[in-house]
Order: sequence, then C-alpha cells, then structure tokens
Amino acid sequence: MRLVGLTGGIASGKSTVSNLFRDSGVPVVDADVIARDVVQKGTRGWKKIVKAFGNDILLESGEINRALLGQIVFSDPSKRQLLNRLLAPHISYSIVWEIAKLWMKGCKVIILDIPLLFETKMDRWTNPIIVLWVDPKVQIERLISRDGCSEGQAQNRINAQLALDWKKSEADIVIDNSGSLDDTKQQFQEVLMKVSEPLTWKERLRSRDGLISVVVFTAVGVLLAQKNLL
Ligand SMILES: CC(C)(COP(=O)(O)OP(=O)(O)OC[C@H]1O[C@@H](n2cnc3c(N)ncnc32)[C@H](O)[C@@H]1O)[C@@H](O)C(=O)NCCC(=O)NCCS
Ligand SMILES: Nc1ncnc2c1ncn2[C@@H]1O[C@H](COP(=O)(O)OP(=O)(O)OP(=O)(O)O)[C@@H](O)[C@H]1O
Repeated sequence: MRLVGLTGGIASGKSTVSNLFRDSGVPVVDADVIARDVVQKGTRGWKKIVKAFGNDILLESGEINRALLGQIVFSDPSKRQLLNRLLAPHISYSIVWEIAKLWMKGCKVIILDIPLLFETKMDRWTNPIIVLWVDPKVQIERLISRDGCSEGQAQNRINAQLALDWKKSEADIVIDNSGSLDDTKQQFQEVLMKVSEPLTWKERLRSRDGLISVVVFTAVGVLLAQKNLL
C-alpha cells in the first residue's frame, strides 16, 4: 500500500487537487472532514471543546460555532495549541481507521489530504509527499474571497501554519497552483502517473493482497517442511 501525503498551506488548493484524485478513482482520506466529524454534537471531541471553551462556543443548535472557534484559535496561539492537543488523538485515530478500511478493501494507493501533515509529524507515514504551493499574494486573495474574511484574519490563518516555502522544500512533488485550474490539471496528470507507478516490493508487502500472499506462502512452506520431516 502506498500512502501519498497531500498538503500545503491554507487555501493553497488541496481540496481542489484531492477532488481530481477522487475523480480519477484514487481514494482520499480528508483530515478536514475528519476534524469536523470528531466534533459533532455529543461526541467526545465536542465534550472536550465545550469543557475547555465554555458553553458560549455553541450555536443554539448545540453544534460548535466554528466561525467563533476559528476567530479565537487563529488569533491566540495558546488557544490553538489547546484545541490541537484536545483533538489530535481523535483526528489521528480516525485517520488510521479510514486507512484501515481502505486497506481491507484492497486499495493500493491512498491519498492523505492533511493540512497539518508536517506540523503533526504525520509526514513520517507518507511517501511521496505532494505539496500544493501557491504564490503568497494569490493565496491570500483566494482565502479572502473564499472565506469572506479580512486581510488580517487571513494572515493570522496563514501564520498559524509552517511556512509554505519550507513545506515546498520538503516535498517530493510540488504542484504550483498559482495559475489557472487548467494549468493545475495539466500538472496533476503527471503527478497521477507518478503516484500510480507500480508499487515497490515494500509497498506490496504492506498491501492487503501482499500480506495475504506472505501468509499463504508461509503456511504452504511450513506444511511442505512438515511433510518432508515426516
Ligand atoms: C478552528 C476550526 C474550528 C475552524 O473551522 P473552519 O470551518 O473555519 O475551518 P476548516 O476546519 O474548514 O479549516 C480550514 C483550514 O484551516 C486550517 N486549519 C485548521 N485547523 C488548524 C490548526 N489547528 N492550525 C493551523 N491551521 C489550521 C487548515 O488549512 C484547514 O484546511 C477548525 O479548523 C478546527 O476545528 N481546527 C482544529 C482541527 C484541526 O487541526 N484541523 C486540521 C486537520 S489536520
Ligand atoms: N487554480 C485555481 N484557480 C482559481 N481558483 C482556485 C484554484 N485552485 C483553487 N482555487 C480556489 O481557491 C480556494 C482555495 O482552494 P481549496 O479550497 O482547494 O484550498 P485548500 O488548500 O483545500 O484550503 P483549506 O486549507 O482551507 O482546506 C477555493 O475557493 C478554490 O475554488
């Protein structure tokens, strides 16, 4: 099994590219979706947030007020670290569970779309790592236009993550998403070919079918050895 890391900065185009992977039939585990699931009303993540941030963090429906929580944590690093500490175990557990389900289905290549891949050191699990890079001016413009936030709020969100240029320097594959969608789609075709290359023998051993083959060969080997000994 090949675990491909897909990361970048906020609004650098991860979801755009992970949708291209999905459309090409490659399964994607999306950490942002998981991070939403683990704080659904009544979950353990939700209870932890209410305990730490108080009832004022809830909407009338009882759901977390994400806009308010975002305002708090993106303007106060200590609150953000607190939130990260509270949710990290739930998010990583769910990511592992999603990978396990895809492994059991026999999937050979899985994309892990994780915005904080480097920050959470999950990059150790993934190879290759794709970084979505975008020109800083374009990034802030897209963030403001998508989220309708002020320039200051957008900059706070960008500053809450490791520098995108540093992430780029750590990447195995870089997609420059500063241009048009067509330009990104063109780069994507090459990346798709790369991540779809035949698995290495280590990756094959880590896949479901590889493991089954090892178990079957070992069992046959043991049986033959026993027969020869008798
Ligand atoms: C702060 C919250 C409530 C804001 O919610 P909101 O709906 O406005 O944003 P959303 O969840 O869609 O995240 C948008 C982007 O913000 C960035 N981001 C999210 N959380 C963080 C964080 N703790 N630190 C840095 N950047 C973050 C990511 O690039 C993400 O793609 C939410 O992001 C959250 O619960 N974050 C903590 C969970 C987490 O670490 N998520 C990232 C998954 S690895
Ligand atoms: N090449 C492009 N040209 C124009 N707009 C783009 C391009 N790529 C992405 N966008 C737009 O920029 C915004 C950010 O893209 P996207 O949501 O894919 O980023 P992201 O990295 O997943 O963001 P986040 O970190 O918040 O999850 C979206 O509104 C998207 O439609």
